Amino acid sequence: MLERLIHSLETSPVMKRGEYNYFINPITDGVPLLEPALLREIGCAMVRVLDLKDVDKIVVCEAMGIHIGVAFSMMTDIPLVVVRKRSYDLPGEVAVHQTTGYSKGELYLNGVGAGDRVVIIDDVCSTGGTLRALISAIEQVGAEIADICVVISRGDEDIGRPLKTLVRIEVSETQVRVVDTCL
Ligand SMILES: O=P(O)(O)OC[C@H]1O[C@H](OP(=O)(O)OP(=O)(O)O)[C@H](O)[C@@H]1O
Ligand code: HPA
Repeated sequence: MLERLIHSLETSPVMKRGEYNYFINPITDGVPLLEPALLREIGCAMVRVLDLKDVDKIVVCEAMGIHIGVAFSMMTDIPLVVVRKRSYDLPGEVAVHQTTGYSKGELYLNGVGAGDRVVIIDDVCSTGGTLRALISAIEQVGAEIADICVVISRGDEDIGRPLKTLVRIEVSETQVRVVDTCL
């Protein structure tokens, strides 16, 4: 399992974004091309790894959590909430600050409320800034987080909660190395 993901990572180009070594991969960028079989492989792995007991919503972040969330939602029949990078000014919307290794911005959560039990999924965790922001927003509305899973982890993130990861990688200036897998 995860052979397609591992191959895609080991052949990912790396570019500089400031000082940050940014790998370019179909799952994290949609570039150059996202194969359905790769998306299916990831969806199946997440179904095996995540605790879905009594979960009523999947939470992902715009943009590169969306395709993973859609695949996962269609496989599990659990509804999907997309945390957006622009405000809708709806009643109950929660805004949180997001800082990543190369950017800063605001995230806006709608559609999750007190009593909901959710899982968070995302493409990659690097500094953990995005996951920390998502956790904060979900806690502010009084929902419960059942589990968190990312496809790829790089770095020594601390998000203050257990984090499940399909594949752990190291990124140098020129290449990606897969150092661990969960399955
Ligand atoms: O652990 P972190 O340092 O927070 O990095 C991980 C986040 O960075 C990327 O999102 P980004 O905000 O760049 O937007 P994108 O999904 O639109 O590419 C990625 O999709 C993760 O959500
Ligand atoms: O190196 C990266 N590549 C793609 N997406 C990312 N999100 C955080 N870091 C990265």
